Amino acid sequence: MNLPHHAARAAPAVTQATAQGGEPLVETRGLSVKHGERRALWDVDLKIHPGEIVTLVGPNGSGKTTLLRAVIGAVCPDGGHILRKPGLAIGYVPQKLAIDRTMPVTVDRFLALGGATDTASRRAALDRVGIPALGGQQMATLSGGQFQRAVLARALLRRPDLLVLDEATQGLDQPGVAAFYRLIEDVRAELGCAVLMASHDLHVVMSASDRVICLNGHVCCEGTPTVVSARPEYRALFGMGTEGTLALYRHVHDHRHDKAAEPGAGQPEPQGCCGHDHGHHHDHEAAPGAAHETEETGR
Ligand SMILES: Nc1ncnc2c1ncn2[C@@H]1O[C@H](COP(=O)(O)OP(=O)(O)OP(=O)(O)O)[C@@H](O)[C@H]1O
Repeated sequence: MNLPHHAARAAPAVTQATAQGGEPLVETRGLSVKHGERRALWDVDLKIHPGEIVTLVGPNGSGKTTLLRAVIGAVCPDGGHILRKPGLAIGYVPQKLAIDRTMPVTVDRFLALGGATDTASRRAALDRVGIPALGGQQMATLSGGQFQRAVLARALLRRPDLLVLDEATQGLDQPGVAAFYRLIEDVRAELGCAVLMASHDLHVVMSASDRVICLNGHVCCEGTPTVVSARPEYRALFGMGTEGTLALYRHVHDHRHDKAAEPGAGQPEPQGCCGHDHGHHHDHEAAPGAAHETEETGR
């Protein structure tokens, strides 16, 4: 791939040990974010080290997008700190990218509009993400998977130290999801960038991440996929299906927490809960297409 500055970087053999070493690229300390009166995040401590793949998992409304947008600087903290390594380059693949379908924009033009003036680099980026022949095609005519690859190519052209992806595989079928995550792993291995992503694709996430952070307004638990998937907080959020299979469950509360001792007391709470021994019944509803995925935590 002919992405000049990255090409010069040695592809690191990222292991848990190396990934945890050195100065973090980004660190949040006691981060809290409010949307209006509603507290979306509180007390979030997070460190992203060079070369590691970190995945945020959590129910709908648990603050994943808010945290990612705070990390890239698109959302202002209401409390706490965000520290970024000086000169940090971030590539961002948003959850939804609205493109006016009536506006004719080729893939190549889309990349150029993102600031990539060099034709050879744009070609190399499309090559890297597996759509080398689509430069002249209209963005509006791309499939979901091709579209996300084009958006990824644009993010890579920023030569990121940190690639931030927000549910980038939404709308893709299972083979498309798996292929996209394989691509992310290849990109990380080749370019040496760290990856911070939010995802609902637990099956793939658990096999493709160095570290998983289980979020529900605050950090419920974190660690390697193997460690996190065994934690009661994680299981309270995502549940265990029959025969040891992992299912993505949506928590529906039929009770109120004792919020007196919690941050954000008196405010509407995110769906789901963790880190508390509730001793009550939850109504679980399997998310569409995600039920009974085989647990696969080994790397
Ligand atoms: N711009 C906004 N204005 C008001 N409230 C918002 C805004 N953005 C998010 N929220 C609220 O903040 C909370 C966290 O939202 P966020 O999108 O970060 O969660 P999420 O975990 O990414 O959800 P999902 O998995 O559904 O994408 C939700 O309750 C949401 O309704």
